[in-house]
Amino acid sequence: MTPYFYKFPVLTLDSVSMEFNGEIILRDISAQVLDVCRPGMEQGQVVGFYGRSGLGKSVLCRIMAGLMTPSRGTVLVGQEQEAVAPGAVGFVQQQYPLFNHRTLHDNLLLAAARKYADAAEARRQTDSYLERFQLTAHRRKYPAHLSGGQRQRAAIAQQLLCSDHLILLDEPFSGLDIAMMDEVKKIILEVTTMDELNTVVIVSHDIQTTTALCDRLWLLGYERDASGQLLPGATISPEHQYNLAEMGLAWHENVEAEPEFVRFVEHLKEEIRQSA
Ligand SMILES: Nc1ncnc2c1ncn2[C@@H]1O[C@H](COP(=O)(O)OP(=O)(O)OP(=O)(O)O)[C@@H](O)[C@H]1O
Repeated sequence: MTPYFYKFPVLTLDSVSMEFNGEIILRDISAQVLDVCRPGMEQGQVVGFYGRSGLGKSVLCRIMAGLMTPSRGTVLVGQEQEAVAPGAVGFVQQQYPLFNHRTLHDNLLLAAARKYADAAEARRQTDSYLERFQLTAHRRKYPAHLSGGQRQRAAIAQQLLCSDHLILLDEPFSGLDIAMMDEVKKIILEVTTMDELNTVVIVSHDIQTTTALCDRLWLLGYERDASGQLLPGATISPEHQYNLAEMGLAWHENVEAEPEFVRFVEHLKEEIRQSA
């Protein structure tokens, strides 16, 4: 196992709760993502939040992206640990927000121009990301003419071009076939190798794929009170925070086929069944 140590927090959820009209959706969620340092390697990390369908994952994503204010609690981002503001986190939503009347190239250039004041640099970065994500051949196409995988790659490139290091993916694997899934996994891993500070946060209900890619994993679920009654609002119990890097299960070639990984995913599924 590659040795590693943690340096500073890059994302902190501090007692985040969310209610809509008195209905508690999220309850007292705390989690902290630390920048991980592997000596001799320029590598960021992937962390995951798992939650069953309808449990509040998209709401949590919008809160982490600064697009929704929680009823209680705070989200802090970056090395400075500032309160999150819209645009501080690259957010790839389930409905990728590409502009349909602009070509793929122009969509990416628009994103780059938000981060790079120098127009020539914005163009250079756009071309570099098109190349890196194997989209150069499709640069003149409009979003409607791209395949699902190409749109996914474009949406990730777009968010990387305009944001700093932290990128949040809401259900990145839903509706993808096996080949496309492999492609998206490859891109996620590639993003983490671009810069040591790059952190990809996956929020998903695909437990197997999320676990295979992550260094850290948090399970969202419901807790019971002393009498066995389910408490309202999804939360993260202390026993549902996993350091996969420490367990030797951080992503490596064929991790999904290893008996320890298979046993661990079975354990997670059992935990999930019990917290619903
Ligand atoms: N603006 C809102 N007003 C009221 N209720 C809302 C609002 N947004 C979300 N909800 C409710 O919060 C709950 C969680 O919704 P959310 O979309 O976050 O679930 P999810 O876990 O992302 O589901 P899925 O995996 O099926 O996409 C749902 O019951 C939803 O109706």
